[in-house]
Amino acid sequence: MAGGAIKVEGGGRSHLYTGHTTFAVVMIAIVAASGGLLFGYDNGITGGVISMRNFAELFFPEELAQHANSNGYCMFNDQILQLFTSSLFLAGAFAALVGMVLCKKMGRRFTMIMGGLCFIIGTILVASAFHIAQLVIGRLVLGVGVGLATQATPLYLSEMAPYNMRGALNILFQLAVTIGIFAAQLINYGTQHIYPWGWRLSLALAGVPGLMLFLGALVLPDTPNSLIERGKLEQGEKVLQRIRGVEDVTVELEDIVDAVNVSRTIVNPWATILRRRYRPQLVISILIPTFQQWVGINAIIFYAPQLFQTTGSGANAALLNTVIIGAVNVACTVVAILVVDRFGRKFLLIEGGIQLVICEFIVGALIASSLGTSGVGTIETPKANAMIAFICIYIAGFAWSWGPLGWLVPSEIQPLETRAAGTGVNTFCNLLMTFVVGQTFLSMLCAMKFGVFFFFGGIGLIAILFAIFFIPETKNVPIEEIEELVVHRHWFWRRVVAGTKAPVNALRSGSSIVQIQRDAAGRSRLSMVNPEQAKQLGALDMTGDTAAPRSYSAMGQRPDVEQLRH
Ligand SMILES: OC[C@H]1O[C@](O)(CO)[C@@H](O)[C@@H]1O
Repeated sequence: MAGGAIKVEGGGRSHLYTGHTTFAVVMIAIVAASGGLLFGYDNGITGGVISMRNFAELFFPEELAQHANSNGYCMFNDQILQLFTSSLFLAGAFAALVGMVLCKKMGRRFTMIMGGLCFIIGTILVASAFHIAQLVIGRLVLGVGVGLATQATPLYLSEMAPYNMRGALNILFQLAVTIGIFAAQLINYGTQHIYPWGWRLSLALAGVPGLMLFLGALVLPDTPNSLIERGKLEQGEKVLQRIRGVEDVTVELEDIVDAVNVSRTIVNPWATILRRRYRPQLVISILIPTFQQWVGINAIIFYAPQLFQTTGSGANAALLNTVIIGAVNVACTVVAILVVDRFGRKFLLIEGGIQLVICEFIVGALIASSLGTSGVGTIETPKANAMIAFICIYIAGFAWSWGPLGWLVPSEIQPLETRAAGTGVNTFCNLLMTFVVGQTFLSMLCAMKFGVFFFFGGIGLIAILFAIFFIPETKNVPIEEIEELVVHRHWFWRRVVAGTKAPVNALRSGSSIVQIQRDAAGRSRLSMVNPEQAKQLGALDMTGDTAAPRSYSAMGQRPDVEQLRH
């Protein structure tokens, strides 16, 4: 999930913000959540569709013939079949990077409209396909929609919602993803018997949230932050008044203007995150999504029907089992929302990780004891039931740990200057790794047999160690103090960043340059410097557009920035 732009998190003044949760905000949340629903729907729909006979007859007749002759492990080993699922994520990874730029330059609303449009076009392409090429092109277009929506909708939500709802919204996005997966699994269960176009209906129904996102974004306003960022102060103020339901929104408006000014000083966020000073943020933003995917979650979410057929279930039972898994996924994501601030991120990542690993080893052993290395035979009913139970426990562990925290932790640990790039790296890695797992799992199952579960379990063990030793606890730490905690107190990261310069940044305000410095508590302070001093201080590249936004002087307040809150 995104969260790429700079946001003022209230920085101590948030209690002064006026207004309440208005009907407009509720409507906005529903529409924006359809971005998450769509992401989930597209994740959850393909496994069931592939398992529908009429779909396979049309697109994979040879694989179907080979399927009947091969051993259980290799029934679905086909690159094109996997490409149907995974191509979406490859396009999505790169579209997320484009989405970052679009969100900033054209606005969150525009990016959501484009995302919705891609969903509609992609849905029409896949649902009307008669050739595999059209199917894959359709999935690529859907992927662009996913990339744009995963960047824009969480950002849109967090900027529109009252400040005290912002943390919860991060996990609500993941909840929307799991609801989308569950809806897809239920729909596949219903459409499997509609011959010969049940699969088309499954794929076409993604058009419903796609249309919701598209039409919703057309009628909704852009966020105040985005409007002000693009110089439309008055419009931004009006939107803020409307969504907060009060006339006087001065304090929040000032904070947004400050945040916009700060975001303009960070002219090269990618170069910033590559500095040694930000190595912890960079490494965590790469490794958390990598582990989130390589514990094998999407091997189950994408291919559960194939997995259950491999172990001897009929197609109908396989889809029913898949629905059960989807329900557990939704329910346990709700658990995460309830406990994340009580138990903390680290505890959940470790506990959830242990649960994942144990279940994967048990599932691997159960399959080994029935199918051995030959892949021939079926799993007896008690063992099959045990396998479903352990897959459900695995899903539960993921859903209250690495699932939602895989988005939350990388976004929480970013200081202001790496927030846009850090969350972009996280989304990119997540979608890229989803692509790799989606493209390889069925081949790995064929090559490694039951061992593939031991392989995922092994990666899970490394993920647990990483959580224990390298992930700092961010529970209840105000956002502006997290960097201090991550960088300066952590036993390992403090050595990595030792000797690096305190982050200095520069802001041009009219003709003067303002230096941004951190105090020991990690808070930012501003003072005036000349360009030469700024250079000596190691100020970031200031060749970009650092002019003060028109809106700033239009405010007629604070001729200079006295203190920066974030
Ligand atoms: O709930 C499972 C889903 O969650 C994700 O990891 C995203 O956070 C997806 O890749 C997966 O399909």
